[in-house]
Amino acid sequence: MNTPRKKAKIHLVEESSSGNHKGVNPLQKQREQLPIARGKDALVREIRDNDVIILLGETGSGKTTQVPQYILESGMAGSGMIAVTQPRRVAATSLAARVAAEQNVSVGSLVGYSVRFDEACSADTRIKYVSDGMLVRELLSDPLLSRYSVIVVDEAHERTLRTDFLIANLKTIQAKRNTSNDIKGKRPAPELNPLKIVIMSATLDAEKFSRFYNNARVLYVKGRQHPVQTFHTAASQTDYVDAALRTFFQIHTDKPPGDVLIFLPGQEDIESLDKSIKMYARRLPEERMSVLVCLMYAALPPTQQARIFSPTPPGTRKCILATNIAETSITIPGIKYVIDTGKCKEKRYLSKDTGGGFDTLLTRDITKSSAMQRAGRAGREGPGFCFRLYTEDAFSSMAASAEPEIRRCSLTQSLLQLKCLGQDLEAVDFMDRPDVEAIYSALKTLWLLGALDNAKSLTVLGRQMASFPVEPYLARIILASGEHGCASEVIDIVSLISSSSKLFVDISEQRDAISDARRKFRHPSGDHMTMLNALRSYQNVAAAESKIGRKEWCRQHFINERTFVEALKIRDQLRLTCGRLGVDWRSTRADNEEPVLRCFVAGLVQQSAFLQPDGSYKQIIGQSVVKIHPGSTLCEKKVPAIIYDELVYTTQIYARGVSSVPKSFFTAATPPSGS
Ligand SMILES: Nc1ncnc2c1ncn2[C@@H]1O[C@H](COP(=O)(O)OP(=O)(O)OP(=O)(O)O)[C@@H](O)[C@H]1O
Repeated sequence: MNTPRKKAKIHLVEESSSGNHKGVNPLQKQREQLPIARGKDALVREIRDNDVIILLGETGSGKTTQVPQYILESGMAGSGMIAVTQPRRVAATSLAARVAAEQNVSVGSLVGYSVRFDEACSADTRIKYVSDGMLVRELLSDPLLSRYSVIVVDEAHERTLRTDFLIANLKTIQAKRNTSNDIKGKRPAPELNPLKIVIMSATLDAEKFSRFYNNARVLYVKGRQHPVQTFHTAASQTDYVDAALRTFFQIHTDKPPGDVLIFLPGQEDIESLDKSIKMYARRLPEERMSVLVCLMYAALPPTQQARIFSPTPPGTRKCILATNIAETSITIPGIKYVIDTGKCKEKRYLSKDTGGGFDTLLTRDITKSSAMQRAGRAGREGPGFCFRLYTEDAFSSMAASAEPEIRRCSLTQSLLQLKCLGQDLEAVDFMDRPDVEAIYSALKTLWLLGALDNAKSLTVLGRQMASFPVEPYLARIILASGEHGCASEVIDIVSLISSSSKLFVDISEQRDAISDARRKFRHPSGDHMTMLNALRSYQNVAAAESKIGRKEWCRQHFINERTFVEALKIRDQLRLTCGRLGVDWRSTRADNEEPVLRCFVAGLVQQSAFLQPDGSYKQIIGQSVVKIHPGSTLCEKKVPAIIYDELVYTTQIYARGVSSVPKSFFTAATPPSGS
């Protein structure tokens, strides 16, 4: 694999000959064989001597697992913690497990992790793998991140909104912490100990990052442990799912044992390929290895995702079907072959000019950087192979890297967080500046939610909204429930909406059967109260019956049990935040949906539409004409006004998670200015 060597200042780290095997942990030997281990001493010296280091190293060279351990072992972190940020939670949790094993400790002691709704840390934790979003949340309570001596921003090339947010804030924090230290000229107070920043990736525009951090030092770690042989198709493939199917069975029949990882753009393609592989695998002769298919996409709950890491049973070839969630950072044991369809889904804010005003997920070609990361998932335990289902020419004409999220996603949550830090989006020194229209749209949303007043200043309500680990509009709904005395019901529904998978299974060919099965908890007002009724019924079944009974009940009602399980965990977190803010989460209006729907209107004021004379629904704020999704309980109904959780764009714009509300509710939902 060729890692781009740009004109940036590249200093090869020197080889060291250390060969001490520590203890009896067999992983120590593996650590010492990684390419990065050869430059360990030089690397440690560079990090010690510089405030900021940009570190480029090929996939699998050992950056993510080793650099934090080198820093810890060198003692340069002092008594502070080392944070290692990851754009994805699965990477943070699996890396913590690996590094804890390398250190011979259990996860949550010396090595821990922190991701949304899940944490394994203690007073002993010194290396913390953390999702970028969680570190942003920590900023709100500790604006100088004083608990950390070193912050390693990993996979910085992904340029997620949160990573960019951190990169900008770290620059200011470092200036404050390190300068005030110089001025004092004495040992800094613990909360002002100097901060070191390490930015890492295999595929990074090092020059750009270096410039942003005042010409920071760039280091390059040479080599990867095992080679990956890459193949391209001779001609372009129109049906990438079919091409992936054929390639998988070619590997399965012709190639030696080894698991296969297939990259696809999204859940639908994954489910379709899952069915096809299973169908063809059943027809294979008995003497051939059996096939075990595992799925991996963001909407799967974390426990399901973790299954990809379990050992493959003997005589079996594991085939993992994944979105780009498995593209960076992670090592999946056993993977020898990667099949790359060359496609991904990209979140993009559809501007109001194009009839949007919301985020959409569109399928598109990947970038060179993604292609290299995908290939890098093979060859981690031995030589690997990558089969690209696109031509070499197609690879050459791919963009080098994706457009940063800050240029293409909604900025509402980030703007609220910045306001809490006393900063303005317009004034922050970002690597790439956000669009003026996106800033305006975020300001407007926050004003409508009552988080900002007419002078664009943060309100008390806005600060409270930022305390919740959910999107601002959901936080607004919860806070409204305090006033309406129905927090118990509202928190239950918000927890279900915040789960990573949808509660109601929607199979278009079985919609009549589904509708019959759910009749008993369908609520006339729509999907929000129907979800609540389903949760109540489930809890009754759970209280009365065994686990098998619960599972069967969910199957009969076309319900994802894992959504309930995850929602109940989320509920605990939301109740905790309510408790801290003095919102009585026990308050209940069990027999009356009106207050509950009023709360939803307070948060969904921009996600609402009125019925038009021609039978369509037009957004109250915004220009789009929306249709109620066929999976909604209100699909067949015409009601004067609707609120909805989200818009999905397929052949047309559909509203999902819909409830009917009286029009009069909207006049009462205007934002409180200056509160
Ligand atoms: N969970 C694991 N199981 C087995 N081996 C592992 C595991 N995690 C890491 N390794 C080994 O450590 C090597 C280095 O992994 P590491 O994640 O540190 O590399 P990296 O340079 O950060 O790669 P990337 O840029 O792809 O994130 C892997 O190639 C693999 O050999």
